[in-house]
Amino acid sequence: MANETLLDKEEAFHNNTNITHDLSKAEGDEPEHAAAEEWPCQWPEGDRLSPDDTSSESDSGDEVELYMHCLRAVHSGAQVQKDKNRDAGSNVAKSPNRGKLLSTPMPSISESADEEPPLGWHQDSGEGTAEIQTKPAALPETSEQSLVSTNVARTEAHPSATLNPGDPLTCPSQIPRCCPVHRFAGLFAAGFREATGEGSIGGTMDLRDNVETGEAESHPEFFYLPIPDEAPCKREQEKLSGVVKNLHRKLRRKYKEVGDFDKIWREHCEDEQTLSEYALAMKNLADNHWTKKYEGEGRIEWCRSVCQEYFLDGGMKRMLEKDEKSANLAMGVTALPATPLPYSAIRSSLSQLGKIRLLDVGSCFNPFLKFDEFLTVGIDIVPAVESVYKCDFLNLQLQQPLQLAGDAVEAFLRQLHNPIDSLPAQLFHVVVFSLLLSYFPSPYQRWICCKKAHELLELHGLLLIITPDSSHQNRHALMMRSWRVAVESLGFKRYKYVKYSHMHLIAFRKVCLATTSDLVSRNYPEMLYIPQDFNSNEEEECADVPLQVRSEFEDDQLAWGFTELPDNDSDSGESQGSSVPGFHELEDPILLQS
Ligand SMILES: C[S@@+](CC[C@H](N)C(=O)[O-])C[C@H]1O[C@@H](n2cnc3c(N)ncnc32)[C@H](O)[C@@H]1O
Repeated sequence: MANETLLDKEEAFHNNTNITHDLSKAEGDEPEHAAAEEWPCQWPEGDRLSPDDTSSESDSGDEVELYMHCLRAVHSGAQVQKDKNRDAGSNVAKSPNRGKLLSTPMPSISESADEEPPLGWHQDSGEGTAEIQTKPAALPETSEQSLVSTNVARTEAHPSATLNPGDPLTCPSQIPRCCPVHRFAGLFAAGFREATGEGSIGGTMDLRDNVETGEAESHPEFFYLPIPDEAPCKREQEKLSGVVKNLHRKLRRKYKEVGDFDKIWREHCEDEQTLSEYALAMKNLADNHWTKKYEGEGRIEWCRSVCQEYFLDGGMKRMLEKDEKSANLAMGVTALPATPLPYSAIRSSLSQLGKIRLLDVGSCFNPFLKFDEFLTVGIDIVPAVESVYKCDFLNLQLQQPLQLAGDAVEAFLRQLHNPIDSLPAQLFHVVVFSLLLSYFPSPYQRWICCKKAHELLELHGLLLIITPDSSHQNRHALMMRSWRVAVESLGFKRYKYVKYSHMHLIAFRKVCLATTSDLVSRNYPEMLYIPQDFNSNEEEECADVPLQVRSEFEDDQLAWGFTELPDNDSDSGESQGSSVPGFHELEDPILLQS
């Protein structure tokens, strides 16, 4: 297929579309502040299952305040020794043997370094047991080698080149509860101790001993401080999220300044140091911060369940029957045709399916690899693990479809070579964009990705898009509508949509074999936009500064001020999407068409 550069295409796109930023106004009297990067640094926090969560910019100020208060108390009223022991106190307070304090000098962390981490380390036990990791080098057994850590070691490109040496890219080994054992602990633990003052604790005590002794009386200088022990971990998480967000911001800023996306992208892909840090941070977030506390809202699990339902539990069959019915109704035919449904034509190919062929774009750490039902091809510009292929999806070349039986296609996929520059069209049953599209600084690149996904999918295949957004589900209803219109215009139909507290998850099925890329001719520039597209550089700079945001109540008031548009054409009937449009939508011919 023709190999136009992105620049050529983008120019055509912009010439045709004459991008305006009016949509920033269309968000319904948004407060005058930058749309903060919708990056879920707070995802795993507590119970956030409510779709009505408006907490994108709340950052647990009370907790931080409490923590700072405690720190001030320590430094003003206590000796350094007390300071060193404050976590001991807080851990004791959580242990079954509350109230007991240590009586013996503590061995250093390094002294106990060859002990195994306690069983059940990964469990967040809430209260009761506060388990202490004593062996930072103890890593979870996974089949994956971390490419990033390998790269860092090989090139000695310590992330401190751009992160401060004390930056806690990983949990400090002493910080329990929310931090499971992790592979990069050794690399940064020292820096973290330096930054947080934890090092001295580690050097003088073994916190596990706290619960064994009962000599508080002999150490009258010890006292308890109610320091939330997740605070350091939270700080670390924010730090990691910061690495991710900063890269996105940098790309957006450059795009606004330079305009030439091809050039920016080339330079971006050559900046291996920054990209490795990003991949490391993403993997660390996923391994150590999101996985355990994120139950019920797992994006990967959602993708898996949608695929199972669609391919294995009759979802596709139902959709095709529904299509058939609608087509008949449209033609004025009331009875079902005697001819076999289209589904039966593809049933055989499904039963021979073997595995569901899944392309995970921007895979980073290959989260789908562990599921047996998938033959996963993970691709990324900077793989964080060895099993992910290096590939720039934006510049991936598409070839003619393979004319092979299912098992031969599987064989083909099993022997792909690194890096991947091209792939045959119609190769996959599923394409996943999990947190990918918001990486790009303009709707155009997002649209290119969706178009490529359409070409790479078999007919009736699924495109799964997950995009971060921590706000109330109605807040960006217009935005999601624009995404739907854009993606459907390529030859998809929405299959499922759900808003989790920190992201939108949408499944589209490919309903036309040909890719009908008429976005440009429709002269519709704002499709696939995200709120940050409209930030000025100055706004980007202060996007993390908490500013007054519209309350949920105000959101609702605003939403109800608008007339509802019906949103009843969802295939599955399971859409939880908003039917409350912003006023812009009421004026928008294309959105109205949809
Ligand atoms: C936010 S991470 C998402 C990682 C993972 N999918 C998840 O859900 O946690 C976005 C990933 O997309 C990758 N990426 C960005 N642009 C890409 C491109 N053009 N081709 C392939 N991967 C890309 C980045 O390197 C990064 O690993």
